[in-house]
Amino acid sequence: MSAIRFELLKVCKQSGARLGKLHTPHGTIDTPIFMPVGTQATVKAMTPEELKEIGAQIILSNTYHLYLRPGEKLIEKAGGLHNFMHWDRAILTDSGGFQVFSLSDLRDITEEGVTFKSHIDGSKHFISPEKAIEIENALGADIIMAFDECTPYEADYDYTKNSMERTLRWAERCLKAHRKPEKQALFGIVQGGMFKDLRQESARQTVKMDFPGYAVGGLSIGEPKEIMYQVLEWTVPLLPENKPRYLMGVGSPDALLEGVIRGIDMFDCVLPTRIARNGTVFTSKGKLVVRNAEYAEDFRPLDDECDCYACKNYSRAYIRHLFKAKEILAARLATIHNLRFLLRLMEDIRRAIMEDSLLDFKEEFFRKYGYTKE
Ligand SMILES: COC(=O)c1ccc(CCNc2nc3cc4nc(N)[nH]c(=O)c4cc3[nH]2)cc1
Ligand SMILES: [Zn+2]
Repeated sequence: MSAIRFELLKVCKQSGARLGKLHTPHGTIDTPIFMPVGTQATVKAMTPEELKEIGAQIILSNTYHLYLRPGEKLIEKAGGLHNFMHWDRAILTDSGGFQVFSLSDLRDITEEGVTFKSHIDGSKHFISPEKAIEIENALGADIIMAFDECTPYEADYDYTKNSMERTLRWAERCLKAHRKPEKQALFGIVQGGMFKDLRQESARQTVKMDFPGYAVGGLSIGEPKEIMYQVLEWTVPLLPENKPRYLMGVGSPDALLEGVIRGIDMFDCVLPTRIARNGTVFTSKGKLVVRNAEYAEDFRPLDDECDCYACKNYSRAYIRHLFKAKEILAARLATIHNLRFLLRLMEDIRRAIMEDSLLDFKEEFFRKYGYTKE
């Protein structure tokens, strides 16, 4: 009995896109879905009520960060991550594999696990696959990720092969260490770098371990988008049709559409929330840097097609003023808007799949957004 149940409702006739429902202990998720990132048990600048208001059904949090601060034991004492952060919908935690490599001064990686220095205070730590699962079990997320090595983009074939094979051995160890499979669904992560044979070997071996869902890792790490799409075309067809597929770290409008077309059901990325805090927002006609002078007297909403709180009540001129004045409300309004933009895009994508018109939707979206010239 798994913690989640994936209902495949429809496969698009025009592409490999799928419409689904992912049932979790904290509610049902309509797929394809975008997951806002709440690394330190908060989606920066958003309250849980505001996240519900814009339609968020699941958010992501990070094992690496919460282990370092405030510690998984404290969160366990609070009754788990849902109670601690006052979020009663679904949560997915990443295992720390990626964050250790991208954030800390990595000291060593061995068969046993990784030794690293905290990016917060330089203290020395060791995380093994077993330790990562123990932390994720304590946090209590509905979906937890296996502990893996996100192989660097520039790694050569031999390094990538060894890294991928170690990630497979770590996946077995995660399965053995997982204490609550009936409450928390453990997803396997496919690696293999940019090499077709390694990607397909990783997919086949990971699927043999029979996880309730599968992530495609080792992407969105600096490779050209065309290579990311190629890796998806090699890998996704080897994943079981009746299980969710999760592309880690992807969240730009074009990549979401291209990923859905290639059979991906779940996405996450810090992009929309991070660029919002720097004053860049998505609009149906492309990105807009609202702090630019050209918007000083522009009294239109950020995006006249958007239904979010920021677009219903404020102008570009006002939000630009807030950024120039370094007001906290600037980050809040831009974040509400960017997350609502992506969640609305996923709603439109789900509707297009339902109507077998996803490729037409993509062409129209890309034309308006400016991805394709007139
Ligand atoms: C303004 O935009 C930004 O700051 C920004 C930052 C990072 C990303 C990319 C994030 N990419 C990414 N996240 C990832 C997380 C992962 N986790 C695990 N366990 N294994 C992986 O193999 C893995 C790969 C990833 N690739 C995209 C955008
Ligand atoms: Zn808006």
